[in-house]
Amino acid sequence: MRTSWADAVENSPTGPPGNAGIAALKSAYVPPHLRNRPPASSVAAPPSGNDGFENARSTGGSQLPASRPDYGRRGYGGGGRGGGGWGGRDRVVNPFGKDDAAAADTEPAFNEQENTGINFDAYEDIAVETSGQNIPPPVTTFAEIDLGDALNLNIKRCKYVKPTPVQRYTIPISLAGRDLMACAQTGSGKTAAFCFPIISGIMRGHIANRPQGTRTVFPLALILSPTRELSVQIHEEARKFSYQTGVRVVVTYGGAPMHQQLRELERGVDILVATPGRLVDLLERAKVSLKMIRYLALDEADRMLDMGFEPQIRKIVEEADMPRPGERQTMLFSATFPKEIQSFHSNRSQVGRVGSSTGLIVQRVEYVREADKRSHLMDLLHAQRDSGIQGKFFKLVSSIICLSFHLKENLFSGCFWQQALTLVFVETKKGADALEHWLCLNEFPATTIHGDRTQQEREFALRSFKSGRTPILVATDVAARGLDIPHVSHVINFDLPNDIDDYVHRIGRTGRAGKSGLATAFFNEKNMSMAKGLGELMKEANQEVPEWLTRFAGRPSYGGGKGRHGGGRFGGRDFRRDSSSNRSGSGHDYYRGGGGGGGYGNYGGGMGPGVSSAWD
Ligand SMILES: Nc1ncnc2c1ncn2[C@@H]1O[C@H](COP(=O)(O)OP(=O)(O)OP(=O)(O)O)[C@@H](O)[C@H]1O
Repeated sequence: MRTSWADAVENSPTGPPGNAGIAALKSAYVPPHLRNRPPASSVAAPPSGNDGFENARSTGGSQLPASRPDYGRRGYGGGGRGGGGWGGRDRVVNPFGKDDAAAADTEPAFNEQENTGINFDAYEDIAVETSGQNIPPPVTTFAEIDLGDALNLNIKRCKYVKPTPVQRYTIPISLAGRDLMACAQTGSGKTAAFCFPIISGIMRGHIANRPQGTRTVFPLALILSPTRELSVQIHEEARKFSYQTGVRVVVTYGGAPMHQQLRELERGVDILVATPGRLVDLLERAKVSLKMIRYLALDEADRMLDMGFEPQIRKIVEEADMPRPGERQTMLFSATFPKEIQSFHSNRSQVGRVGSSTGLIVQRVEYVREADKRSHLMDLLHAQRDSGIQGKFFKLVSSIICLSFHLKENLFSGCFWQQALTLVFVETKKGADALEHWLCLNEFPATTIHGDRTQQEREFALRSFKSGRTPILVATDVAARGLDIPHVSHVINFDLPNDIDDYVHRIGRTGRAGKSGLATAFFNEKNMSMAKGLGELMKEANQEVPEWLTRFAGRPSYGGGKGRHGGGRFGGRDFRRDSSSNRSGSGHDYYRGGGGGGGYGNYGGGMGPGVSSAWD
């Protein structure tokens, strides 16, 4: 339903709001308590498959150019694999802009390409540790890895010049068929790190024919993620990486109509991206079988393995028909791994360690009483506006590219500047609605994302935020993990979380892919349990720790740090190595890779409950 302020903006012919636009639209604002009424006009539900997303984009007001179908040329039409989306019966939509795809065909080798903006220097000094037996060595370029021509071409189309550290280390490990637990900082390219080996493996693998003549589908790879939006994002990324490889990716998640997702599945699926709840539903209806799974990837693995998701993950991994560990490859990825998970996997896994790039995120913590939070936020936003961090627009591309786009596509004039975005985290869904309302009343265009909004509303809000039409997003933890939203320049923890790991993920929505960002936290007595963890984290990241925070942290009753994992750390300090002297370098991130094993029995043991109510 398009009922929020953001929705009104999106429907406005005036485009991105300046203050005048805001005034004109103010009357259209519908306060949260009046939402959930039947919509004036129905909006097409978001479809789940490859083509469907293109349609959704063109009807849903996305800023992306509506690319036209480009029927797969390579990798299709051969048939032969049976049962899972092979055989040329699928129409493949080009997930890249037409120009990108065409350009890539004539582009030079990786090392001759221009760097497209990621600050790789930020990663150069990172110390890396790995452990385990016979770990395949890391690579320094994509050209060194034999991922296959079609995938290599897509990597170029994505303008990835060289692998990020997590990719350098984990891709060779995964390609060697090893199980892996990888911990790397937010925004460092983990999605590609697990997608590339899966796509490459399916492209090249000798996979037994899948059962025919049944309406059950048999994916070869399963990627699980904790939120719908993250699943959608992974699907979009995986679609780009698998374009014209013959590998078909489908997403399924709750809150969207089942029948559309089923239709997509029935058209064939090699890689299934899913949220656990919807997948369990599909398994129970026998629409999906996991019998042929060769790759299992858990994004935000620590979240997926905590108490909140444990019953569903157990059903999927242990109780369904998925091959046992050793017969499938398991990959766990996150920016944080609490020590319970580290110790559970300690026998089988290797750990790599990569230094933190949180230096890219300037962290500030300010003492703000509950009653003063709104006015303090207002001060920050006004200061931002005055200093031009928000309110001005950031240029997206070089003027030369701008010019060529202008020549080709007048439609895009005005889209070359992207407003800097601010993400404000609050504790509760009600709090999110209230703050959004208040911000809008104060002429700061805002929208919300939280678990009480319909899926359509959530997706709409996210699009509106991403496009810069609504440059402030008030969110609960549902937006804390994984979302890769370009141009988020400021993350404000209006309410701090109760868990330092959640803080790490939240601030990781800025400062991504080598870019810099700012994170501000409002701290008061309510957050005492975070004092120690926050201080330590900031110190680790070479941030200035206020004296008063150190004093709070020093108080014995508050110093423990309340966390659902009992002390999980950013970058996953290698818990197993705490007692050894084998740590080198000053990095803060770790990888874990390992051969064989990877079983899930008892994985949840020892973790506290503490699942935020804000989650799905
Ligand atoms: N090799 C690369 N070169 C350039 N950009 C890259 C490369 N790999 C990934 N990226 C870009 O970096 C950004 C962050 O990647 P991604 O979302 O996978 O991070 P992440 O590590 O999964 O973050 P999080 O921990 O928040 O989930 C994306 O925009 C992605 O396209």
